[in-house]
Amino acid sequence: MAKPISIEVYNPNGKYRVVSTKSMPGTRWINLLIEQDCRVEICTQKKTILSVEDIIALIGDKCDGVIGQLTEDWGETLFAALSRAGGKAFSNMAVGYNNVDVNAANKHGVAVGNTPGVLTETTAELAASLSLAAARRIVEADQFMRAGLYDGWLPHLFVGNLLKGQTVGVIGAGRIGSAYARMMTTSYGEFLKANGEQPVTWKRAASMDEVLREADVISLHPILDKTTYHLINKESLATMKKEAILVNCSRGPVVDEVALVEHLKQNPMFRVGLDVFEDEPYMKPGLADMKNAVVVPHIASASKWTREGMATLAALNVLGKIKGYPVWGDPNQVAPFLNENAPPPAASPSIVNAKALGLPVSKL
Ligand SMILES: O=C(O)C(=O)CO
Repeated sequence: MAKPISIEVYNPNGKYRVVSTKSMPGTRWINLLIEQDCRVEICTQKKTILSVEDIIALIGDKCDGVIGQLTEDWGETLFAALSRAGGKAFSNMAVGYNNVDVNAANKHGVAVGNTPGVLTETTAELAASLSLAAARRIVEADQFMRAGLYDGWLPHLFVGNLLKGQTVGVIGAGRIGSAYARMMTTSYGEFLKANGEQPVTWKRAASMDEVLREADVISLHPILDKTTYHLINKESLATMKKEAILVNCSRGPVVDEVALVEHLKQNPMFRVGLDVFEDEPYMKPGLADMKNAVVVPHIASASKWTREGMATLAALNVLGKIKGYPVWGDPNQVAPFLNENAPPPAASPSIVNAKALGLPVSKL
């Protein structure tokens, strides 16, 4: 028997019971649910990652929909529990949904939402920040400064990589990967052009091997599935340039982290910027000691606007299914849902299994 879980309740007399497994940024998402007759329950348990048992306890006997997080294991057990409680809607507060077994959701007739279109630039900005931080050894230099070790300018002090004229590779050039490529090339390209220098050019590589061999900076943006698990491994690392920079803002298991630690040890001029980890929240042994690694705790989407927007989209995904609204036609064009000065469209912004469940699509 799972322990009772602490919750905060809004609009206790609402007709539909919607549970959020975490407190989420902003209040608009709560207000939108309340306005549509939902009772909103937010889990306030002081535990970062909720277990399946915790979430079963939250779902209880009657639950119309759940907003969950990428740290949770949404598989057969949870979708069966939600379905038993009468629920037909779940949304991840994330664009990635590798934590969700969509087949299990289909089996129980539960719609699965995600939050694309609102975190593209925010995530690309972090990938660009990690690229620059790794190239110019910002974190190492910051630690050196704070430790009181700086006793004067030296020709060799924290010499890093110049990115001008270098080749940037993107593996997984979808929404976020393309935004990263634009950020890393467009404004710098304009600046170089204005100075009469060689502009930045781009091309689609013929193979991943070509990217690995030729790029000086590689940023990873694929989804995580069977085909991308350990896409970067001992062999692919060995193919990369010895002084290359690797950035990962996608999912940790895309990189074989044990092989990466070994590669960092053997190649001190090779650098990485990591937002995600194979066994999140943990790092593989040795990674924390590597000076040629910049590591941050999965914060790529962590800008206020984006996180509030993600919460809104996740809530509207669940609300739309509860109210029987259609699914929005283009999940990349979610701006109408994010305009705080107008009511959102009567639709679920993004349901990944809409087709499998035969849900109608909005004509708006
Ligand atoms: O949305 C996602 O998939 C995330 O990883 C959160 O930043």
